[in-house]
Amino acid sequence: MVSGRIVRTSKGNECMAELWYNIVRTFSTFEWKDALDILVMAFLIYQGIKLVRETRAAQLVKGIAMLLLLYLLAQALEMKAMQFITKNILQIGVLALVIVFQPELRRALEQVGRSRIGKLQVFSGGMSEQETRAKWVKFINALVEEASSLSRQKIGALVVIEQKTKLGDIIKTGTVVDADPTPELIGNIFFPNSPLHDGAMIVREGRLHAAGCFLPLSDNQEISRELGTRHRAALGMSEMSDAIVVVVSEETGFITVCRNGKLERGLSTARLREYLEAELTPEKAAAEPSDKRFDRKRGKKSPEGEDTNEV
Ligand SMILES: Nc1ncnc2c1ncn2[C@@H]1O[C@H](COP(=O)(O)OP(=O)(O)OP(=O)(O)O)[C@@H](O)[C@H]1O
Repeated sequence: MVSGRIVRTSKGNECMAELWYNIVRTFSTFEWKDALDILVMAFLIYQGIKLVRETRAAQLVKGIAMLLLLYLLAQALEMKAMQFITKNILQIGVLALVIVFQPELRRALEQVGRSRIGKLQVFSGGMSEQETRAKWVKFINALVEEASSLSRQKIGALVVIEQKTKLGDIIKTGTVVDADPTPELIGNIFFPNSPLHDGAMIVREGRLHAAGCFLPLSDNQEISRELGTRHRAALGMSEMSDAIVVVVSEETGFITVCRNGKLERGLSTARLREYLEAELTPEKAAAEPSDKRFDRKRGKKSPEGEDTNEV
């Protein structure tokens, strides 16, 4: 009895010694690269969890975690059939995950592309900053003038302003016009029964690049029921990319702006101008007094005293 206890105690001491030995050995060979490795992994896991939590993938991840638990349990209890089934489901599951969550993965990769790396000149074309700004100023003037006219006449319009996410797939669904922006041309395109009035206009680098394009519809259940497919398409486009989408309602004449899956309704033309200048020519907007600029996040009153409604 006594000798048995002694054997167990000495075994326990051996284990502790081995554990200490391993800890000391690990830390004695620990380099800055290992710290970097841990930091990068922690960041990636954190981003992964954040991404999953904000999407419909959350439920699926819970399902996979349960399967994994079942697999580990089957392994511990040496249940051969259960091990075989759970292992195979998990292997196929990874492939299924990539297919089912292709839009989410694509969006995540696009977000990476929109970061600082994506801003490199190699990827963003060769135009000088001044040229770019001049093009955008011309476009803003044309769009604001025509949006005001379309709004008064209650003629529907849907304008997608391409940003860093390239919209080649969407452009393919319409007709390339690649024209200088003028109020007359914008009005002509959206004039009822004109050949290109149905669908969206795509603006690329300040030019009217394409018209009659088909946009993906949003499946957001929370947006107001009074909004039809034009607004749903605008919202869908802003969920799928970083584009700014401007809508003029045929029914009410209201001007709406969509960005990042958010919709702001009832913009005055002055506010539309401020919005576009702040987004497309930020240097110009920054030079203006701050009280004149439109605080989009808090929906401050415009100089005319109108409110915006965020949906
Ligand atoms: N997926 C889409 N892509 C591009 N344009 C679309 C799409 N769906 C609808 N549209 C445009 O919206 C028009 C129909 O608008 P509808 O009246 O259903 O929407 P709405 O949001 O109520 O807009 P409005 O307030 O202008 O009436 C179509 O004629 C077409 O031009």
